[in-house]
Amino acid sequence: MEARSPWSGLQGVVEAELHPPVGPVHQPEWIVAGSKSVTNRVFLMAAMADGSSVIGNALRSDDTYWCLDALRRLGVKADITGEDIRIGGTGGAWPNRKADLYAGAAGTVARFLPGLLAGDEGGLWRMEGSRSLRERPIAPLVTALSAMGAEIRYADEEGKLPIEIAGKRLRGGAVSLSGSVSSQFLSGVLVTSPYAAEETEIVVPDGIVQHAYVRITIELMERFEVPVTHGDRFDRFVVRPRRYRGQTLSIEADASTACYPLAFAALTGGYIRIANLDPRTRQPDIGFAELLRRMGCRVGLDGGAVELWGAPRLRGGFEISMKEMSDQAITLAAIAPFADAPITITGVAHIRTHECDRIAAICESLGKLGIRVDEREDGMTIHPGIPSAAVLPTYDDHRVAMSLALIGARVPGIRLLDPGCVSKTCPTFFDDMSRLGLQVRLHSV
Ligand SMILES: O=C(O)C1=C[C@@H](OP(=O)(O)O)[C@@H](O)[C@H](O)C1
Ligand SMILES: C=C(OP(=O)(O)O)C(=O)O
Repeated sequence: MEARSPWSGLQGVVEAELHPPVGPVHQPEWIVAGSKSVTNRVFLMAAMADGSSVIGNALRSDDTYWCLDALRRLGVKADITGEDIRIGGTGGAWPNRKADLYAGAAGTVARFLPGLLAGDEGGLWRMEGSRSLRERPIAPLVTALSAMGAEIRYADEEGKLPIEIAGKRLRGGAVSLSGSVSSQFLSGVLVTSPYAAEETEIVVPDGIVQHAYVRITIELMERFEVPVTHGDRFDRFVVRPRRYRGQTLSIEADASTACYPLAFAALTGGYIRIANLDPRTRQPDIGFAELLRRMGCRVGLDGGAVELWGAPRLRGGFEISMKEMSDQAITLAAIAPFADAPITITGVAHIRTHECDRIAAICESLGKLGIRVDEREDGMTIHPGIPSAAVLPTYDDHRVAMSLALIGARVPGIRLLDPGCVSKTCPTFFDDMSRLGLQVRLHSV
């Protein structure tokens, strides 16, 4: 609740009651909003840049609201005119030298912004987050930034937000950083590195949970005219001193959000075309379309769009590591009961430190629906079954809510508590799903 913003919807709604569509879904054209991950990276690089940026198709959700809010508190000019957002670059010197910042529940703000503050000599900032964000780890980032010369103090609990940052020109130099808990720590060090006094060499000794997000960081840095050198194995990165330059660009569609309508069509045996999602996107969750193909759906990935024809019965009987597209691990878990054989998900221990402990949350929820699930440290096995109606908490986690809503495509009477948490990345989720045919009844206090 603390992380809801003026861009969230469903104020006062305590429950969403869901019933299956009357017939199969036939949605010839579906447009998905801009990517959260790209929007927040672009906002931050634009704010650091020399010169202004004009950004089209930016996502408007809680995560991106709190990113812009933090930038405005830092004195950045961000004007919204129609579809575009114009951000005045600061050249890396924040106009407000002292400020209290709030990241909402956004990992992309909490992990990317601290480095950009830490390097600005003489500033004094405090960053706080929502209750769920305060539970999430931040120590690997703080340790790496400290190795570059940053002065960051935990204001409350060691390793967690809130933090206090005393700006000091960062040295750069050699930094070693773990990528096994979150790729965002590495992205957070990369984005700040060009503003260090010397070259920064970042070594990741233990692998990165979701490589693709680091690639997105690097490609956007390059779009803002800062080159990054790295090896094929993504274990060493070198960034030379340089400054971002303002750009005019349009944010690509959010592949993670697109997975819910795709899964919905898969479950209802319908057809959907996500008209603005380019299958060549770097976002890892595009891989979910391939996964649905493996489960028996027909998938088209041509012509700059993603098409899907649902299967009469989804195929299970496989084990899959969801490490590289772990935001969709619980989407897969939610549709897995409708497959013809068990599905085993591995490689996602790190999602226990996302917006909630997602493995525990989905296992508990499926259990309440009467589905047999074997929980393991790094994943779970979901057995086929017919879920029964139930009242389900959503753990203040947008993806738990959106994944569980999919079960409503097949089971009458699923009741989701606090459905408004979807606004972290997709405030229009329930309107969108009802346009697909899901029957949604919203209940207020
Ligand atoms: O960098 C990013 O934009 C993201 C990285 C991933 O986080 P982790 O690397 O922490 O798993 C992903 O789950 C999150 O939704 C967005
Ligand atoms: C893990 C997620 O978000 P965040 O950017 O807060 O890490 C997510 O969107 O699933």
